[in-house]
Amino acid sequence: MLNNIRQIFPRIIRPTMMLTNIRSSTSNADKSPVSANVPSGLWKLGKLNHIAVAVPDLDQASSFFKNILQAKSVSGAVPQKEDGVYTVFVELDNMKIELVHPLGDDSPVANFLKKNHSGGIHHICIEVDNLEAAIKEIREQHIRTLNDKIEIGAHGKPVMFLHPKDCDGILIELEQA
Ligand SMILES: C[C@@H](C(=O)O)C(=O)SCCNC(=O)CCNC(=O)[C@H](O)C(C)(C)COP(=O)(O)OP(=O)(O)OC[C@H]1O[C@@H](n2cnc3c(N)ncnc32)[C@H](O)[C@@H]1OP(=O)(O)O
Repeated sequence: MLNNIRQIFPRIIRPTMMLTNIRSSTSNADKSPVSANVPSGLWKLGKLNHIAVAVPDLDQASSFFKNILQAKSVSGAVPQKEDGVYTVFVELDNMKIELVHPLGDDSPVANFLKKNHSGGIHHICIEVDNLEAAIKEIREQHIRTLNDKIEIGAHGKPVMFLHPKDCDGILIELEQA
């Protein structure tokens, strides 16, 4: 008789314990730093605008996207003096790939290529609907921005870079949509 009760008991209590676990994990999730840091509604993250790839040879990289991957549109190289880079835009249906190559010795991309000789993904650019509000709130979360003031990026729009060491190893450019 007692053995029968022991065998039945776990089947009775397990669903209750599971419910308790779900409830407690839900309430823990509500208090997690992730949900606590959800933006308060003054700004919203938008589309991925471009992925920038640092390349040691712009002609070779342009030719790869044009002739091998057959991208519909590959621009010519444009010097972006203030950013210290040449850019080539590869247009895809939903976004751009931006090939970047150092312009000048103190280019931030030159430093990157010294460490990554074959090149590699340099940054991603995401649009926001209110860049000023985004930066204010992001700084309050102790994420470092890489300029004191908002600057104008390669598309003629206001941009701000966030430090890769504060963003899971990704250099993030936020661009006003
Ligand atoms: C046209 C325009 C546009 O799209 O609008 C552009 O493309 S402008 C594209 C060029 N402009 C920019 O990149 C502007 C923002 N970038 C910067 O301010 C700089 O490049 C930093 C990201 C702060 C890196 O500075 P710097 O090269 O002097 O320092 P560093 O080499 O000691 O790097 C410090 C640490 O960050 C890491 N690190 C450096 N660059 C990185 C990157 N692109 N992605 C991920 N991590 C990166 C390094 O490996 C190192 O980690 P360890 O300490 O673990 O080794």
